[in-house]
Amino acid sequence: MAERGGGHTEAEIASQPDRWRRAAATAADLAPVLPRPGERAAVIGCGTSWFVAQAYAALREAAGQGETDAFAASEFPAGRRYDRLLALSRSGTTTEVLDVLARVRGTTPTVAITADPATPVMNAADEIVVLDYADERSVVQTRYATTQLVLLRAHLGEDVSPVIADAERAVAEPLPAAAVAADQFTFLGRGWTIGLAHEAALKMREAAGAWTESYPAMEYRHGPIAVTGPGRVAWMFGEPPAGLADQVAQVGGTMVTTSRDPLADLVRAQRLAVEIARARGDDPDRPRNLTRSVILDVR
Ligand SMILES: O=P(O)(O)OC[C@H]1O[C@](O)(CO)[C@@H](O)[C@@H]1O
Repeated sequence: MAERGGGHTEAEIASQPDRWRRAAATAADLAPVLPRPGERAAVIGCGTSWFVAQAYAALREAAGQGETDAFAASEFPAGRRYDRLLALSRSGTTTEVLDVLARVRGTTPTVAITADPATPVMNAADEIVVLDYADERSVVQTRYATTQLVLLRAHLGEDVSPVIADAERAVAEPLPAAAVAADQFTFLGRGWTIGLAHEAALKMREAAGAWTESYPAMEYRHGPIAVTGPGRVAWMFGEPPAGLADQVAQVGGTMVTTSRDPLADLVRAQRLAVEIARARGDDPDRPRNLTRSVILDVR
């Protein structure tokens, strides 16, 4: 029988609880290099790494650890001053991230988290955290991105053991049948889970070429609900705002929710991306028009 594509992506998704455990065990050692309580911090990244930055920024502020702004690296504002800049880049080669690090060198202390210690980011940031044990063969990021976020959550003082227990279930349980059959997906979040919603939507686009959208949940009623209807899904990371599930039902759509930790729920969305890609005859290990990182010659 021919082997189905997506084997690397699938295995990396399934390995997340194990990598999250490793990350949680090292978080305390990294306290001296990651943003410290009270500092005003900026976090930059591109694509998936930008969405992880958004989630971490919202969590850090909510934890009372200091004002934290997340930027797509290309949009980092020239005039702002921060106590520390955290750069996220699995590959360590993304042009816009390296450009920002070069620009702030000597004026802002920087730290980068990366998967690959043999890349330019190693010399571009003042401090480095290497998560090589979470690196991936897949072009699309799954376990690297989530492991990084578990590390950051643990660094903020959160007990992540329930999150890992939820992920153990999320890698094994059946996917929501309505989502597997759907032809459009709108991912929603609030606070730190907005970054997860954007990441889920990106994953479905990258791996499966699917039509996805993503919004802060309270914005969904301000227009985006217009695309929801029969055969379409609104997927909420975390507790949905009051009345939203009823409104989705009224337009004929299906609302997907869970009481589990929203990061564990992202694991389900990653699995859905693999499932949908295969159903469409695509190989999630070989996504269309996507490379491991974007290295620009012209800018
Ligand atoms: O984290 P890195 O290596 O800087 O790369 C970000 C890249 O990752 C991706 O999510 C694809 O792997 C792209 O969105 C983006 O180009």
